[in-house]
Amino acid sequence: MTNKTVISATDLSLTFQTNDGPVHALKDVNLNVEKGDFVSFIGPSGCGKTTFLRVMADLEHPTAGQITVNGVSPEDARKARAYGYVFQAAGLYPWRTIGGNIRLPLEIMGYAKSDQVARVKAVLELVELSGFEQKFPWQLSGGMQQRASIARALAFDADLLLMDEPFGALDEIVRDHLNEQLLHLWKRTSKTICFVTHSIPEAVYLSTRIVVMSPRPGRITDVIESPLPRDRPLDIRDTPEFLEVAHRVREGLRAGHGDAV
Ligand SMILES: Nc1ncnc2c1ncn2[C@@H]1O[C@H](COP(=O)(O)OP(=O)(O)OP(=O)(O)O)[C@@H](O)[C@H]1O
Repeated sequence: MTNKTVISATDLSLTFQTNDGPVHALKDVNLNVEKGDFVSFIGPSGCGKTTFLRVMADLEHPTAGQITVNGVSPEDARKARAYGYVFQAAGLYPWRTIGGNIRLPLEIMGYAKSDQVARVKAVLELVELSGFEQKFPWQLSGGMQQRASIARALAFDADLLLMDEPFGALDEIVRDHLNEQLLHLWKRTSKTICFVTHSIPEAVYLSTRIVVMSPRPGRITDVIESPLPRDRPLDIRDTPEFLEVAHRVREGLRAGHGDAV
């Protein structure tokens, strides 16, 4: 672990006790995420991706092993507002405007009114939603709502973004566009991003590292360092280098799961 390590998990395990017996959602997971990394977690349903993200966010508690976030416990990191969390569904309050939704965590955290106004404006610019502040969520497309939820997670300057399949429900064209925008945002802000996805192309396009997981019990089976440059136009996906990484991810998924994904 270095002073640039944002997430450090050592022999991390989490077993849920259910009526049907124990479920080993995570087993002996070891991983370091460094500052500025874009790490994707990919694996079949039930392999513990969401659980791992929720442990980082202090929404679940490990049953064995250790994890630190910015060098402290997930609880202390949560209290220090070290991360923004983007869920699969945008989860905007329908009775609040887009600006009102983004402002909500700032209001709760007690930011000064003028600071709230400035921050909402800045993050709306970042996700290219300037001019939509006064609209209500239902007046925006699904992709725009998801961008608004990313803006909400960015509003309070957390250096770490935890994103759980944020674009899973969107069509491919919109998803491509949001992937491109997210990469721009990541480069501009130098944030550390942990990103859950089911999509091999999405993982390879976005990530500096791809963590392949397998279920029963949830384990890390491969960590792939991407050789791709950080500047990535969408058509990089047609290059042999890209296809090579995608192939390796697919092989990793097959090896961990025993059949094709
Ligand atoms: N609160 C809970 N109580 C009991 N079991 C749970 C709970 N949360 C998750 N699990 C189980 O833990 C395992 C890992 O779940 P998790 O949601 O982390 O998987 P995932 O890889 O994110 O799946 P998906 O890709 O379908 O979202 C699954 O078998 C799931 O049923």
